[in-house]
Amino acid sequence: MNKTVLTFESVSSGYKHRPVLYDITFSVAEGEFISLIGPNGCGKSTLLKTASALIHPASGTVTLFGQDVKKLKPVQRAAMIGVVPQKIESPMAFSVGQIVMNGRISSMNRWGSPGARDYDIAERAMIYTDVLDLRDRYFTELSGGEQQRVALAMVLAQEPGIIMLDESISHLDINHRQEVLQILMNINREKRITVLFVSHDLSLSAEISDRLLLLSDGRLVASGTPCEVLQAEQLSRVYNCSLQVLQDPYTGSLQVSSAMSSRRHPNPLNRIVHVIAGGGSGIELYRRLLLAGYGVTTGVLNRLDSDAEAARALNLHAVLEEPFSPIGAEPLDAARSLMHKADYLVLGRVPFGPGNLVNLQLAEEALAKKKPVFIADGMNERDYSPGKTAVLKTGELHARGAQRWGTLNDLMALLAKAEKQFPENNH
Ligand SMILES: Nc1ncnc2c1ncn2[C@@H]1O[C@H](COP(=O)(O)OP(=O)(O)OP(=O)(O)O)[C@@H](O)[C@H]1O
Repeated sequence: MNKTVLTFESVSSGYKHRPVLYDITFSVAEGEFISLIGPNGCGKSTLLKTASALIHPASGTVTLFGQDVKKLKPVQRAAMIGVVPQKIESPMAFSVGQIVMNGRISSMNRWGSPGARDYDIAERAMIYTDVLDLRDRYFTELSGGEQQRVALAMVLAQEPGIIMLDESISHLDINHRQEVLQILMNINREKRITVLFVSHDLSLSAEISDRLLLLSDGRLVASGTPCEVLQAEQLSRVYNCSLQVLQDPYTGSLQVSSAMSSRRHPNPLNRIVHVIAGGGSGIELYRRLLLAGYGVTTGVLNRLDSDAEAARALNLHAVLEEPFSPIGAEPLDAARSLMHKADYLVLGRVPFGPGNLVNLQLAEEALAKKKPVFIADGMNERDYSPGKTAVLKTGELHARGAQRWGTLNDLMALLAKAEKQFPENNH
């Protein structure tokens, strides 16, 4: 049985003259990844502040590792909780290494000077978050994404028992957000550090969390596994709009979308393009094809890939594979059936490695079915597979009739030409 890390017992909390949370009770076990979800203003950040003892409950008790947070000294709290700040305010003079070493302050000797162990822990935190190369750079000169990784390194150096992160005010773009989330997931899975995460993205929180806590108007209205909490009726009531929850039949993952976005694109050309993408290569490509009037399907994509996010935003029919896993037989089969229904297959500027090489089978099979196949140029620069297998494979595909494309304009022209040449080409 896992230890209990955090407990709220009938907690009501808020600000001067403004009660926000009412009678909240839950507990979090060691190693769990918990996401707090709920509409704007429902009290998610207030709950995080109460959990990290930035504000004290008006009634009820918050317990951290078995101790009432009110009774903990700041230095004890700092050793238990790592709160990832959205922005570190740093004067010009601080280097990344110095900022990360800040995470060690509560553990340093009483003279406040770092010892060999502190240096060692700070260095390991920087390696883990991939900021070691930046250690001598001034923090203020870094990009937003790099600064977020440094903030994580600082918190990791603290060696906390629980990490709390509020993404509500995060200004990171999709790629950087995912980078930070991946590090957070690794920390949780590999180091078994408990995570309490405030999220606005319901599908993503379902993806990465063991349990969800759903708040509405300051009350905890549901808590449980993503499947238990993400019920369309309940969500529609809480968010006060019509929402639907779809479950991917192959991977079991949940996707929440609004009734508005659930309308598929009109596909006025009555032609479907199946796109093999990944690594952000689909973001512009999908939109361009939709704008030109094609229906678009895509896959297999890694679930945490920015293209998966783009496909979700555009409500494309996409086949997704679990994060960090090579593409398996089931998702490949699902993508194959999408390819069979499509009229054309387009391979975007996707980098290939051992994990996604099997996607090239779809192009091979599309050609065998006499479907026009279009492959983005420059495979040599983006082929990271052993023995340059993707280059060899696409060479074979070109020899069998696959066409090359350079710019998106080229691709659109080639598709228009194919339409004229193969007017009968339909399923
Ligand atoms: N420092 C504060 N003083 C007074 N009221 C506050 C303070 N911070 C937040 N509030 C109020 O408390 C309520 C809950 O805010 P909170 O930030 O916890 O919600 P949230 O669910 O995190 O919202 P969002 O999703 O928009 O970030 C809101 O009505 C907000 O205006």
